Amino acid sequence: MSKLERALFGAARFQESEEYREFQYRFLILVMLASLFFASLFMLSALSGMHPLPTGHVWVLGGFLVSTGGLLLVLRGRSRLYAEVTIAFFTASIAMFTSALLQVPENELRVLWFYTSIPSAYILMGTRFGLLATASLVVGFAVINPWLAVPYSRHAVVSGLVVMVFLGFFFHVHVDRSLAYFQRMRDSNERLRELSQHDVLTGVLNARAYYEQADRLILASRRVGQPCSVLFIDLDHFKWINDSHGHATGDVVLRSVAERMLATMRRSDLIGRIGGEEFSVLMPHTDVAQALVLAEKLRAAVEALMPTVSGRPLRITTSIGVASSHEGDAGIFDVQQRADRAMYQAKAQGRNRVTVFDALQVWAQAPAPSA
Ligand SMILES: Nc1nc2c(ncn2[C@@H]2O[C@H](COP(=O)(O)OP(=O)(O)OP(=O)(O)O)[C@@H](O)[C@H]2O)c(=O)[nH]1
Repeated sequence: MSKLERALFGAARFQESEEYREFQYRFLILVMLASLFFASLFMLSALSGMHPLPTGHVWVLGGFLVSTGGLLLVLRGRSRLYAEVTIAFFTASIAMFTSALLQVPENELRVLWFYTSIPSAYILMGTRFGLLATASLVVGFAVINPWLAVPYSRHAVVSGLVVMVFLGFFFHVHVDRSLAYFQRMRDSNERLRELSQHDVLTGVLNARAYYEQADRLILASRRVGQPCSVLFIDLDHFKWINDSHGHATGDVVLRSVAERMLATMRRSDLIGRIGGEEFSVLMPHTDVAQALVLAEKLRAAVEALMPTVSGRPLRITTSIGVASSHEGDAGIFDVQQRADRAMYQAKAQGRNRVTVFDALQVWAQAPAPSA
């Protein structure tokens, strides 16, 4: 955001999916600034005697300047008050236009101010509010005209009302289409984002999305002094399943294993497919003892799956390595590396089991530091 943008629009933040709302927010600020500018010019020229106005209307102009300035200050940076501010600004504008209609009869074209409200109502608040505003202006103008000091002729009123209806119709169609287009764009962006983050075969997170989200969760847990645990899950003898039953069966097995694991874990846990038959699970706020319990639950759930393959139940087993986060970990890769080593220990010890990363054992295997 440039300095000028920050000065104009404050520090309001919008999500990518709120692009249209951001446009409305900025448009409202610009309309308010333009209104303040022109109302100030009218006020200055009235006060300096260049363009005298009735005192009653000068007071209304002053009220409009103060209320619009106040609303602008309220809105900048507080985008959540957008609807309230828009309605208040709209009401202040209509009050000022009505005052001009009633108190400044020498300006025959003052009725044009009402026409500016129709596009604003549609653009700032959408089609329902636009329709309501157009209908109110049409009825309001027809009702108020006979009460004016110098009423508009019947021809002028009919032309004025027809133009209001046309203006409302054009903006209704345009804003309705634009909003539908934005909605479609938002939905398709959402779908693309989903596709780019998920593994096509199993539907769980793909490796990139998993590592990104896991890193964020690990950092968040560290900030509140909580441990995280990671399970490295590898299907046993998966090559044999592919070789004996075909790749398509292997795919079905991978899908049902992922589905079963998802159904077994907590919703706050994260699962990703990080390799062909490898999954990683991140459990926030979970120490190693709690992680062991879930790992054992997952191992047993997959073993109990027993999908029917070629008319027979097929036993699928997994080897799971467990590790917890440490103070010095830079992110998910450090924890996962330890879980990976634990998983290899599970494989070495006969598969279909859960093994916790044992630092002492790993140190024992490492070459002794030279004296
Ligand atoms: N059907 C299917 N197979 C896959 C997919 N991705 C990887 N694989 C297969 O997974 C198998 C992994 O085999 P290995 O790494 O030898 O491991 P394993 O046979 O499970 O043996 P252990 O891990 O030692 O128990 C390979 O045959 C890969 O072709 C996939 O998306 N679908």
